[in-house]
Amino acid sequence: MPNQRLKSARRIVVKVGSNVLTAADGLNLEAVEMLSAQISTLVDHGLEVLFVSSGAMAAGLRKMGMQRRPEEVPQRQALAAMGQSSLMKAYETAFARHGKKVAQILLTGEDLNSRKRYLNARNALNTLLDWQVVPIINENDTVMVEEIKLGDNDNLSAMITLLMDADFLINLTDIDGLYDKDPRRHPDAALIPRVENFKKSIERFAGDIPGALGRGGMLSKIKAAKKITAAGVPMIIARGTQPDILSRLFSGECCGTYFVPRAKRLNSRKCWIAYTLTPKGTLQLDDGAAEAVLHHGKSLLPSGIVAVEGEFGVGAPAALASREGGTIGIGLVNYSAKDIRLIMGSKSGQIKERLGTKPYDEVIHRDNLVITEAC
Ligand SMILES: Nc1ncnc2c1ncn2[C@@H]1O[C@H](COP(=O)(O)OP(=O)(O)O)[C@@H](O)[C@H]1O
Ligand SMILES: N[C@@H](CCC(=O)OP(=O)(O)O)C(=O)O
Repeated sequence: MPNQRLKSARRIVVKVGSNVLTAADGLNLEAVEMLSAQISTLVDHGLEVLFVSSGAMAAGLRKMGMQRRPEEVPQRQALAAMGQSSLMKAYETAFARHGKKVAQILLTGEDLNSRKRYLNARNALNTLLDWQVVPIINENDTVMVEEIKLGDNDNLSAMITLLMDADFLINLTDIDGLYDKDPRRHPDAALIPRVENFKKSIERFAGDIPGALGRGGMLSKIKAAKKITAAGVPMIIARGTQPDILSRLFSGECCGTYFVPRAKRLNSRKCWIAYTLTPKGTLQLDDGAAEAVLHHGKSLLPSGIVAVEGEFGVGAPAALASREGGTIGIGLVNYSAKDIRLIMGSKSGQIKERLGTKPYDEVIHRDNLVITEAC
């Protein structure tokens, strides 16, 4: 039961989307008040809460008197920069009423891809939690260009959950949860209360078009749930505009869609490899190698590799693909793409012959390899 998991949680992530935070005439201060009060109550009960809040662009739009999100990226960035300060000011005031201090954390994909910056962010966040300060996290929209963007705050909240070893992710949006089809287009859509044994087919339920101010839509929430549950952490999608939604979730009174986690929890380094890093290329495996890594927990040896796609250096993340073409995992390589092409198909004993040196037997050691096929 989700409320049992919530009751035993020590640290949680709460994400709130733009739609919840937007009123016709600007930032929805009532929602800001409501969320700040509810999160403060949880902190007073001894829970550590990391808060991922959208709403910067929405707040900026209203400040400029614009009706809809502009298409041009620099304009969006400018709006987010304007709105982020209003958003933080509103939270600071609202949390202060409950005796809580807040901190602003703005992150990019690059920050989480670099192990060093990732660990720096974790240390800072842990310190804030020790001090009982509420970290309010958003994507750093001002520098958001394709190569470094996280995509949306659904994804960011999933990454924060894994980065911080949180026990639960609550995703608050403007709808009761996941429906079996897009309720905006299908009035007969039915709410799905529980998703167990995550299947890719549930992605078909979701429209990928977000609300007027959101970025990811329901599809990005499902993708976040997939990452989280594969790493062994539960997630709930619920309507953030309901009064007392957080305490109602904790008491089991409601509601939303509960994504049941896989039984085994991945350690945080493996989560980082699997769900934070972006693969720089792909290693195509033969059937024997796919079987060995998938079902027997083995390292990947050069003999089982039949093709290499992409160019990457030593230590880079590479996806593993089976003969059927599907991605089955991801790992950090001990050899560059160029060297793997020279040694693929050969026995470990032949590596020195081919490269003149043999620092490792394995192309990817099992400690640096995560199977994602089941997700
Ligand atoms: N299958 C579905 N179930 C629920 N909502 C859906 C579905 N498909 C599309 N949606 C839409 O997704 C919206 C929520 O996504 P989004 O606008 O990105 O919210 P947020 O701003 O909270 O992140 C809902 O308002 C809903 O209209
Ligand atoms: N960083 C953006 C939010 C982007 C985003 O993911 O929005 P949403 O889909 O509403 O959670 C902002 O603060 O406006």
